[in-house]
Amino acid sequence: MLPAVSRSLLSNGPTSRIVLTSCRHGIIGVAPCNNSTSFENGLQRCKFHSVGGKIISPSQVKGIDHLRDPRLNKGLAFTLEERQLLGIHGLQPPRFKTQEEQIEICQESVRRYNDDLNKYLYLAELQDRNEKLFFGLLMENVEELMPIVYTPTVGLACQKFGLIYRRPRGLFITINDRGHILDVLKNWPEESVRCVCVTDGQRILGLGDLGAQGMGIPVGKLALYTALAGIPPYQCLPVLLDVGTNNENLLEDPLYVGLRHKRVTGVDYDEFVDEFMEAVVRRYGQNTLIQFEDFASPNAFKFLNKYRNQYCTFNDDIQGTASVVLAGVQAAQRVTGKTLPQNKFVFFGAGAAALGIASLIAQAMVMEGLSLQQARDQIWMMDIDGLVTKDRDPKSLLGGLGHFAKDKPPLRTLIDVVNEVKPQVLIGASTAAGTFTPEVLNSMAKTNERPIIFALSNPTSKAECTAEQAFIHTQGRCLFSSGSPFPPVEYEGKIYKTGQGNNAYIFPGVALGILATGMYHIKEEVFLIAAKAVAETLTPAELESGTLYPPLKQIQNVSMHIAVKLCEYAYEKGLASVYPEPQDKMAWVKTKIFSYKYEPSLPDTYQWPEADTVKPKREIKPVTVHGATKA
Ligand SMILES: O=C([O-])CC(=O)C(=O)O
Ligand SMILES: [Mg+2]
Repeated sequence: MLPAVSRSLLSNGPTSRIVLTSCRHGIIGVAPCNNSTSFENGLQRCKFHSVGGKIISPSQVKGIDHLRDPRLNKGLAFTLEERQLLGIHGLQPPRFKTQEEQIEICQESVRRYNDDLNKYLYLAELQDRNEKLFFGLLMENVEELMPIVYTPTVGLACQKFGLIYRRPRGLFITINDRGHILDVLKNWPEESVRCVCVTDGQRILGLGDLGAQGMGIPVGKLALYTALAGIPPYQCLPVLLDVGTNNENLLEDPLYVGLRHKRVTGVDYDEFVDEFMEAVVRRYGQNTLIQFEDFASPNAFKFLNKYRNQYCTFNDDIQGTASVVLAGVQAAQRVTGKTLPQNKFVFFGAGAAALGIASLIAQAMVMEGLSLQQARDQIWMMDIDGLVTKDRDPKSLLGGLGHFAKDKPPLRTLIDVVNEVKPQVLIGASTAAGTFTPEVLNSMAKTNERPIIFALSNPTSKAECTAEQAFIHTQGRCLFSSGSPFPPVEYEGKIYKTGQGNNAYIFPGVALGILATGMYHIKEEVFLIAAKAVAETLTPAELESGTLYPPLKQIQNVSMHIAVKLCEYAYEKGLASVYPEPQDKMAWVKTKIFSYKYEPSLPDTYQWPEADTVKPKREIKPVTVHGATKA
């Protein structure tokens, strides 16, 4: 029979701890715990008893914590030996379940909810309870669950954030923390953060200013870092910079959880973000990756230009979205047979995403032989005031929009522009739902055998048209893709699958490649390489089914492929800081990957005592605990 071993941890005052180890043969060890780490605030914490990073010694954690801590918890997958040795025997029902069985139960549980927000809450609760099970479930069911933890449901979760907020999953740094942001960062319990995703909540998807409620976005993005690229969760830190909100409804909403004043802007705001960037590298190192997400366009461009050569940073909405659209366009070229410069592009919407896409496409055209001006001439931009033309006030043309301005009379409506330009590619990044009207789609179909349509605005409710509308009004001939997922469309007896032109195809793989090489800065080429990597993973059969992107169940392979391509690039260009150069890049990237599979909770070296070799009960000195004496 197995010895019923239990461990208990007794506190002997605020700064020292005693580990008392006992089994049915008596107490076999008492030791003061000296593994303390000094913290600047004067507190001391034992590093074995806090769970963080790669857990060095889970067997030293107090029994019940193996169930309470989401890093350690395996639920009913703890073996009998583990339950007994860890001191959790009896705390759970006696059945054992494998992780595979648990994943099946979770699938069934999540499917019981009809409401997507309830599914979101179930998954958030699972992540808080059992991290490996959460990621196992997500990684094995990307197609079904990505729309829950990410776009579009995450948008709803942000809107309802004040109602559904349960537990912290990221850092809130407010404008009031100016001067001591580093101290706030030090409160984050992880020492080995490698990636930060930060938002100030001003442009959450296409939903506008959600202030502090935007936290759902970096949380969702970083869940995909792990689920789609295997970046360990403890290396990821979501951050919300709270400088207030201009959303009147939120300012009056009693459930709002952020600072209740208008956004701080100008020098104060800029210095606040500067201090944040500086604090991140001081806390976590110079090549910590900082992903900017869902900032309002002017700030998105400003910070990208300001920080790109100073920090390891990129803007996902500008660069990630650009890369995924370029990938889709390159895939479409395989169908239309046209080279990139043979396409004319009309953009509906001229914010950060649209401008990022236009600039990257222009760059890709230059690589195919056009001059920069010739490339820009192929691209027509529209904003709320109509076609962007040269007679506009240059000060109103932010972020390089002026480069695409045309020497034409102003055209107000999209249908007029489409009729005039006769583009091969129509790209919506406007957050104006339904603006790709039947008339616009018909016009695209009239001048193109295979019109290419991107309805990129998120979430689904903001898409410029649905997949169904796109197929119906182009008689099933379009190559369609959207930022939020749409179900397959049946048109005249044929089923068309539509791809999700979402930056989720790009940012996880880019992040993995950056971590694997230790690049200090992220050049624009990274996004050209990532686009090519995505486009080339699409098989002819997938392309035939109507989609421009590999299926979501392949997305983890896509991320690996991007990371390997970035490794090749970084070493060839001398941008990597991790040496020696790994010869087998794929094998190297794989060493960075988090496994959601449970690991044994006991050290490999544990030896069961033979009955006749069990040590006799030792005499021990009494220990004082909270004034009482215990032996
Ligand atoms: O989050 C997404 O699904 C894509 C994105 O970056 C955005 O819409 O801002
Ligand atoms: Mg975004």
